[in-house]
Amino acid sequence: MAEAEWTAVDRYITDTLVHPDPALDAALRASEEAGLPAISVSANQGKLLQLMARMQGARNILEIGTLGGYSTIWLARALPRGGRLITLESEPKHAEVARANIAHAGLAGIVDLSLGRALDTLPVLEEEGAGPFDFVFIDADKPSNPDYFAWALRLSRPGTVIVVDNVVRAGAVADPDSSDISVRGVRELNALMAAEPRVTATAIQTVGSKGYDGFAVALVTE
Ligand SMILES: C[S@@+](CC[C@H](N)C(=O)[O-])C[C@H]1O[C@@H](n2cnc3c(N)ncnc32)[C@H](O)[C@@H]1O
Ligand SMILES: [Mg+2]
Repeated sequence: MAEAEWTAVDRYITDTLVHPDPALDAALRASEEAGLPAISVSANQGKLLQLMARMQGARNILEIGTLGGYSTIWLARALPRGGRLITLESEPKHAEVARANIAHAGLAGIVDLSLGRALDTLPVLEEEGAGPFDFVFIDADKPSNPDYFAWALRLSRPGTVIVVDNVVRAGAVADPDSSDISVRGVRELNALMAAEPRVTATAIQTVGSKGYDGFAVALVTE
């Protein structure tokens, strides 16, 4: 029952405040038709990411976990002229669908999709001199969250915003004895953020069409 209500409210919010974007709708349709899992951010969450990137004045964005490029398109649409977004994806099929969706959205010229396991491609990015990034969105395999956070920090500057998705996991994050490797990844991430003197962070619980979850936000301060 609660889920139906959360979904109805998400629909109301989206219908009221999130203007339809044919390219984003087409990206969701193409992802579904290609059999990709329906685990992208929701429309109102995508818009929140876009607003955060705009509020921050981001010109250079890193995304870890592309899927079909839905959040990628939201974030790339936040960029000013000359801005760039690099997104990392390990599944060739996801990357193929995402590339087509990004091109269809007219963003192929500003988005680079790097295919491979992020922990392999991040060092390459660093070697190539990518970054510092103004905004980092972490939304890939959750057990690697601590490593992704460490990489985000490494590729950051004072003022960088790091957002990590799916950090509440239907409430399981509060269980210190959880054996779920994703929950453990999130708890380890939170411990790292808490202990890291170079960032200040919080996390927010959310409900909606994607269930009960949440996101963490960290600001790099030095
Ligand atoms: C939750 S989905 C991303 C959703 C997307 N950010 C959105 O909201 O539209 C997670 C993605 O991370 C990818 N992934 C999983 N492990 C990865 C890894 N080691 N390196 C890069 N991508 C990975 C998965 O294949 C999947 O496409
Ligand atoms: Mg997510």
